[in-house]
Amino acid sequence: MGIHLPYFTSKASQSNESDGDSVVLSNEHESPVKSVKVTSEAHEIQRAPGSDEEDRIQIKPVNDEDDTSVMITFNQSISPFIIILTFVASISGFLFGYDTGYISSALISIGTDLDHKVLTYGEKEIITAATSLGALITSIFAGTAADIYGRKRCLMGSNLMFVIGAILQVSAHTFWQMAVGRLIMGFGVGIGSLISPLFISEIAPKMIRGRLTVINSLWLTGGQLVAYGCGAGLNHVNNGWRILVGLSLIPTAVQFTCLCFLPDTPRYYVMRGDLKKASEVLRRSYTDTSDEIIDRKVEELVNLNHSIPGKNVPERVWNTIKELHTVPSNLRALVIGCGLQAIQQFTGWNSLMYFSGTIFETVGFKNSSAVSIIVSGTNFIFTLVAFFCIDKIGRRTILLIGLPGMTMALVVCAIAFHYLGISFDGASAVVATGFSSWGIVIIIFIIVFAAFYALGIGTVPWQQSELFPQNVRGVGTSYATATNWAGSLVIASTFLTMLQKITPAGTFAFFAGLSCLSVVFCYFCYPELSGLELEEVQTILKDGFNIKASKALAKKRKQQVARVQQLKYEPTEEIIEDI
Ligand SMILES: O[C@H]1[C@H](O)[C@@H](O)[C@H](O)[C@@H](O)[C@H]1O
Repeated sequence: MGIHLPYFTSKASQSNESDGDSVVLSNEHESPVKSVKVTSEAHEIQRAPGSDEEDRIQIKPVNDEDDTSVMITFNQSISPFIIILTFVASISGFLFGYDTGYISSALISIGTDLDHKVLTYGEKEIITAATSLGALITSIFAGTAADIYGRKRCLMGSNLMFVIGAILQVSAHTFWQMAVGRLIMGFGVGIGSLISPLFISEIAPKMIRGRLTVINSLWLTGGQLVAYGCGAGLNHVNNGWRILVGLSLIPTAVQFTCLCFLPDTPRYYVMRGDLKKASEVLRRSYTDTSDEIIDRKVEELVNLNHSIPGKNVPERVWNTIKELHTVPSNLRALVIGCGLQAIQQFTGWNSLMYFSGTIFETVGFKNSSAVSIIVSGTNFIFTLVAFFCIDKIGRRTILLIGLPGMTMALVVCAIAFHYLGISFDGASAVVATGFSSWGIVIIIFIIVFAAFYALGIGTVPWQQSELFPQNVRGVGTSYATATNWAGSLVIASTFLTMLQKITPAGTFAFFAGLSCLSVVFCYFCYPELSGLELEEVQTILKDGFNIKASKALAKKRKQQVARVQQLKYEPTEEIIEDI
């Protein structure tokens, strides 16, 4: 017997997003208020034969913004307004990528431009790590600042820091001015790395929210690729590195200018009590939606806004932090969120991002920047692959493919470095054997490493928001983002020293060891979250990591999605009469 879908006529639209992967059935031509959300229980419901309720789909109660947003987001084509907002916000992703990416080539081409001498490895590390340090500092506060001053203003503040940081660097003739410039630029990067995905998730329709998060990662890796491309192009230009830094001012200026004309997110306006503005933005975002639905949405946002008690902002922040640590499912979410971000950084990818120019030069390549382009291009392409796989194959599965692949590639690199025989002479490395086939092996396996990294651990941790319920999401993701930057900082400030102290072979073997341990962590602690409702994620994490149960549930959800997809072609007149 076919399933009768109340309010369902001709078309089922399906959402399979990272933030819950719920299935939404909607009527293209009816008012959205009549739409229903199909849940797992919908298919498990016990029905009395012959009952009126037979085969009716249960409508799940709404208790989370992502669920409530179903009320107004399905049935909507994406409006140009949402596209513009997403585009403008993700410029921060691009800047994150560009600013962390250009340093690799800049370190090579700076030569003796600072203090009239070649930079030592220690100085290179400080210049590189300054951005990560700046980003770490601001990412800790950015979540709270966004609640107080607004997402838009925070992004504009980050633009200001990008400008100050870039000007200081472009005009730098001393090592310290360069380092301070990088630090201030890092302040901007930290804010952008947290706010941009947050902004996007708050304005995006539910059905494309998960994918839009990966799009931010695509901009990020794209920004790194562009930085490498420009770096290679400017390699032999006198003071080319200054132009490279100066170019970052273009996207910053574009973002700042656009933000002057754009609003903040509806959620922020609700937090500020400006309900008129909130509904205005919603109306512009969902042009097909009736005023009644917009009002209901605003009402829902108001209710959610009161979910954490507290008379003022500091009290509410404190209560949120308490809730994050004392509720077991939140704590597990925190372990996973921070754990994945730590793995992303401590398996060493960014040492390649920041120092690949130096590494490839060490191995004996003349145009090392060009080789770096291939590495960051691989990162970009495989982020695109992740975009298509993340919901279909599942986050856990791609992680458990990616991490062992990375381990294998790192082991091969360690062996190759061992046979290459590098010794260090002051600030530069000397290859005992000259350029040899071991150098080629290293480059090939660094590319393999990049592919496995981007497919899994490079992308999945940024899906962090799905781990946390709405009330602790801001602070939870702030912790996770800060972990990311702390890891980045440690890697940026120790990598070259590690190369010198424990040799490149030892360094890569060390990363391989951590990568291997990460497989164990993910195997035992990271449940499969694809296709799960947000509340289901909380249920899964309630009394353990429940890997088995999550896998079974994810499988079931996939089957249900497939069934609903089939229904797309099965609406009958009988169903239409039901409405
Ligand atoms: O997800 C991103 C991406 O993988 C970048 O390539 C990397 O440089 C960042 O640190 C990371 O957060």
